Amino acid sequence: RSPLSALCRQVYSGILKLSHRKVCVSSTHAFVFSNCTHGQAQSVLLTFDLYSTTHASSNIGPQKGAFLDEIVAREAPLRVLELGTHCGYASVRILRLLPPSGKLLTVELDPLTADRGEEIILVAGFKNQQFQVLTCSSAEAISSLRSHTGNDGLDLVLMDHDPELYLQDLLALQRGNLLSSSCVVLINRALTPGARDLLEHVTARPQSFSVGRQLHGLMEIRCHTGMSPKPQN
Ligand SMILES: C[S@@+](CC[C@H](N)C(=O)[O-])C[C@H]1O[C@@H](n2cnc3c(N)ncnc32)[C@H](O)[C@@H]1O
Repeated sequence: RSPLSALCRQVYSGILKLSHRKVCVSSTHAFVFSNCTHGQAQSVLLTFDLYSTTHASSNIGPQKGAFLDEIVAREAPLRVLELGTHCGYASVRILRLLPPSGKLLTVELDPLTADRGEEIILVAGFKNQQFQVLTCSSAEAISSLRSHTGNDGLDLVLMDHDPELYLQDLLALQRGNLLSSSCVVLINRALTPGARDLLEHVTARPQSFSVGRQLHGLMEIRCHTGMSPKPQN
């Protein structure tokens, strides 16, 4: 493809994005639902990515998605919490890389969005034993989390809801003793002013947290304050 045609495509896609500025859950859902191959997680993700070339989108997208994939593959987490399901893009990315006994709990405040997100996760081929969508605020979900996880701590948390709530939700997870030893917390939009409290909190406590890599505002933080490891048989 010539540089001129690549430039034209970029300008065209920019104009389309501007004309569809508002993120629309229903239209994202309808596009993915009718254009992907049902039962194939990879096709669902590619269809989301295709949609976001011409429309505004709230999901983490393919670049940060690949960073998330790397962390999920490396950690092989058994219990994952996502705060902010939206249409299910990151949920599908996570679920396709979980170990067979892994489970994702994903939390969405808005009931319509939660329904749409859940439908997309099912369309991608995942079963209700592998995930649960909790339709409530992050604070409510954290306060009832023990009833979903039992004694298992969370191995990975993706915070992608409201940066202003990241610190209070992290503290609530710690108070509830809900994090496994060496849990990884990924925060999206880490460089926005809303996330500043959380960053100040973790960087001031190097004995409790290690700040890892960051890509386009998706930042990895390892918490050393979780439950002690289970005894090995
Ligand atoms: C940026 S989108 C999440 C994108 C999703 N993680 C992905 O990459 O596919 C943020 C979502 O968080 C939800 N949200 C905002 N505040 C919330 C809260 N306090 N508790 C739970 N969900 C919340 C919004 O309704 C929205 O759907």
